[in-house]
Amino acid sequence: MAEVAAAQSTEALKVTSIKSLAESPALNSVPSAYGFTINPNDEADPNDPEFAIPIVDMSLLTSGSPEQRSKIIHDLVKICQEWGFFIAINHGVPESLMKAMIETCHGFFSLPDEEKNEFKSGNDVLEMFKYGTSYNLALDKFLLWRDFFKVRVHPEFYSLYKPACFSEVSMEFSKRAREVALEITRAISESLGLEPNYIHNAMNMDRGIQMLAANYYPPCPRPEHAIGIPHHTDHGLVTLLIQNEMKGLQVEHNGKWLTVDGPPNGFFVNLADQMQILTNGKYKSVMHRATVNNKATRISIAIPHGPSVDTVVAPAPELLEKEGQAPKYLAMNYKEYIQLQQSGKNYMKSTFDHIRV
Ligand SMILES: O=C(O)CCC(=O)C(=O)O
Ligand SMILES: [Fe+2]
Repeated sequence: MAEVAAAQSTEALKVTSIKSLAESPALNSVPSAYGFTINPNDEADPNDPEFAIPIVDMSLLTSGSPEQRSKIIHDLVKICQEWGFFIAINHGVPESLMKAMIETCHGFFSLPDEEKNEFKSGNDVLEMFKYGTSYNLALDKFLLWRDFFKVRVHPEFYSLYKPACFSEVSMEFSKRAREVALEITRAISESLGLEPNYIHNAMNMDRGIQMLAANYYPPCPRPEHAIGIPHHTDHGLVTLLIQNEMKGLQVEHNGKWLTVDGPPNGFFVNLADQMQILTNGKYKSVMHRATVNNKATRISIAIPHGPSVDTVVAPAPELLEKEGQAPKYLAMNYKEYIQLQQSGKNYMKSTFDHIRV
């Protein structure tokens, strides 16, 4: 019933973009198709030390003393086991480049709907680029308060052709963000007692998939009755994320939702499903979601990094041997895993359930 109601009101709304809906003068409530209720009792107290978000100083990994590097690698074990999330600071990507990337994405979302629609494409996640609203209008049971676009920037670099500066800014930003992500995968390999290039080689990251995925969340009149992106885990290895001055990302920690806040210009870093599989569940793919607010537009840019499409991912034999464990997950080709996750059946559910031994 709820589904039918949602479908009808979606039809009545003729959603082209959440941006134009949010800007329509008549909007004073949230259309029922967007119905989602946030439970304030599930939210974490950010002042409770239990919810102090781990910070990783990347400069100590790249140019610290050997002792400083090993201390960070040691800290990473606990961070990846207990949180699957941290904020990377002093990562070397210039603040001006991060700001320019956000501005350029803002420029794209500010184009008229007809121009943005030129970038609509099929539903294959490995499409060169894709623009849309919600998640997948054909499958959604309720709608999401966001517009988005995704561009594949590695192994081959693709770009939007509007706005004019997009290609130049996104190429430089993607390259610099990739360096940070690869440094993180080296440190994570070492934290597992493996050689630094272990993950890079085992996951064929030379041809690894990297996306640039921007989200646009306009102000919402009743933010507790809508959601930007509901709870999910990312399918790759590790995702970096930046945002404009508005908060909204929440990560699940100890059964509560914690709104991420931290030093400006840090990268928010979350571990994703292939990392959990590779480490046989030792490291955690963190559940997260994006909430909306009633004050100002939030823009976030996620940069997910994964294996190459044809990599078969399974728990690392070296780790199983070291820890004396049996594999907890079945081996699966990365592309098939993505297709399974995006098929709609698994939306907001854990794709792990399908591959747990
Ligand atoms: O906007 C955010 O903070 C979250 C975005 C996200 O989780 C995603 O794009 O997968
Ligand atoms: Fe995500």
